[in-house]
Amino acid sequence: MERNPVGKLLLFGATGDLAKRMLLPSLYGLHADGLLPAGLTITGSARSDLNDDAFRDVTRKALDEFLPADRKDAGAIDSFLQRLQFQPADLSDPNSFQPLADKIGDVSSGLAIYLSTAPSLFEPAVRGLESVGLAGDTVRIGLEKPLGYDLESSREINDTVASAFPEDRIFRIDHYLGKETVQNILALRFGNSMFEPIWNATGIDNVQITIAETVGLEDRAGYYEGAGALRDMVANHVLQLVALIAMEPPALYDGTAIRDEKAKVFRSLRHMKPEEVQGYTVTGQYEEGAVSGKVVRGYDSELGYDSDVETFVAIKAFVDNWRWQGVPFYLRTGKRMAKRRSEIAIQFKPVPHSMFSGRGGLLQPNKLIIRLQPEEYIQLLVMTKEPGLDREGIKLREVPLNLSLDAQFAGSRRRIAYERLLLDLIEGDQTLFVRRDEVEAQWRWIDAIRAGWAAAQTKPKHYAAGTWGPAGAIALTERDGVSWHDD
Ligand SMILES: NC(=O)C1=CN([C@@H]2O[C@H](COP(=O)(O)OP(=O)(O)OC[C@H]3O[C@@H](n4cnc5c(N)ncnc54)[C@H](OP(=O)(O)O)[C@@H]3O)[C@@H](O)[C@H]2O)C=CC1
Ligand SMILES: O=C1O[C@H](COP(=O)(O)O)[C@@H](O)[C@H](O)[C@H]1O
Repeated sequence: MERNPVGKLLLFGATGDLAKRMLLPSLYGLHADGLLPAGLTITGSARSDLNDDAFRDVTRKALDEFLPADRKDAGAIDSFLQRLQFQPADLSDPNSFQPLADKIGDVSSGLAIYLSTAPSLFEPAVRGLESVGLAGDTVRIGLEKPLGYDLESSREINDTVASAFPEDRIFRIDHYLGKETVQNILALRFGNSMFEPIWNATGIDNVQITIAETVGLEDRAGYYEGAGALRDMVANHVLQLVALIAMEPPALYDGTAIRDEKAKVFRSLRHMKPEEVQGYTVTGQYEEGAVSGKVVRGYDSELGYDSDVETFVAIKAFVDNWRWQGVPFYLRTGKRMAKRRSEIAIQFKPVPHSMFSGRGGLLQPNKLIIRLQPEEYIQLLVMTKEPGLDREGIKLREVPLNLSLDAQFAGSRRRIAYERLLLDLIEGDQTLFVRRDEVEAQWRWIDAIRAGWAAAQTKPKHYAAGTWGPAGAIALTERDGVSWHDD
């Protein structure tokens, strides 16, 4: 695809947690590797009354705190800071925008805007930008999640942004799409011929997707209480993984072809009727327990009041199309779980007849494990014969065929997902950004689940921090004769 880099970047929320931990270190990483356009200037903005030098100090501290030691290069940091300037602006105050436009100056070389702020500020931001000429043909806009909290609110956000920016200049961020191993799903599926013939309901028994975190609330109570695990993680990251696993082969590696296929998957997700939701979903909330040997408080205790917000959710989902008819997609995500792990486990159908029955122990169905983090690997679990003379019968054992991406690509640096996404925003490549129809189809499916919970007045079951969630999550798969891939 033709790349069309902008000459200026405007970062709203530049003093926030995400900017300090991810966005500024990512921009620095691109700068240090010579990947940013030579003259690109970066204007930070927030309400804080900082001048350029004070913002450079804030950034220097953030880089010091959040960059790995081997990435800190004093010369590169100094030259990166020279790209930065700052303009205070309250997005809810229409008078803030003219000084901002004055500070940024001419945008004919192109401007990329990144809104790393609460979505309630998207509307005044768009209106204000438009009023001072910062929404014209040379300007593109990146939006951080959450893109609403249900279909209606996401439509409102999308309508507002669409009133000033056409879809081909809107970049909706889902940082999972910036992860190397997530992009590797496309390479694995469509760069190899061996999987496609069995990548369907004939060859696959079930798909399991787990995003387990060991962290808890992390000072984000205000946001998380209005979200919960379903909206925080499933509505975006988990469903994007479902789409990459379930999608039909796109004709081209480009934004339109890939997003067309993902959108078809979202539209094919089977909507749950309110009375079905109890049987297909399990919710949980962590209470006191031990994570990695350390005792941690429960969610209510962290909050300081009793809450019914779920910090864990497990779902049995179906993609209703020819390829996936009858194949359950078991999805789960939670905070304060036993281990940090993002993983996709694809369990193939068992052999139709075992010639080893009664002699070699149980045959395990083959599994393909795609570990996204913290390690990065792809494993195919296959049955093999144990060495020996087999005088008491042949013995089989499940062993992994192992592709360690960490080891194979040991020489190449693992980038923060935001490095890739920021570079694509700056260069105008939408492939790894989420299109409006995807977001709205995702919310439609999520809303049906929430309607079922509301109708049944569902309350999350407690689980001890440091476990794999409430017992019901295990029952969700076990009653189909399936076990979560948990080792
Ligand atoms: N932190 C994370 O790990 C993740 C965050 N996100 C999302 O990214 C966005 C930013 O998150 P995060 O950095 O954590 O939030 P923070 O609360 O840490 O930062 C918010 C930023 O917005 C600025 N801000 C707040 N109100 C206004 C206003 N009225 N006008 C202009 N600027 C304003 C704040 O600066 P000031 O107070 O000086 O105005 C600050 O720079 C949120 O939508 C969040 O949901 C998404 C994924 C992960
Ligand atoms: O978007 C979010 O993602 C993080 C998890 O991201 P990861 O890259 O560390 O897997 C999650 O902690 C947060 O609650 C959510 O808003």
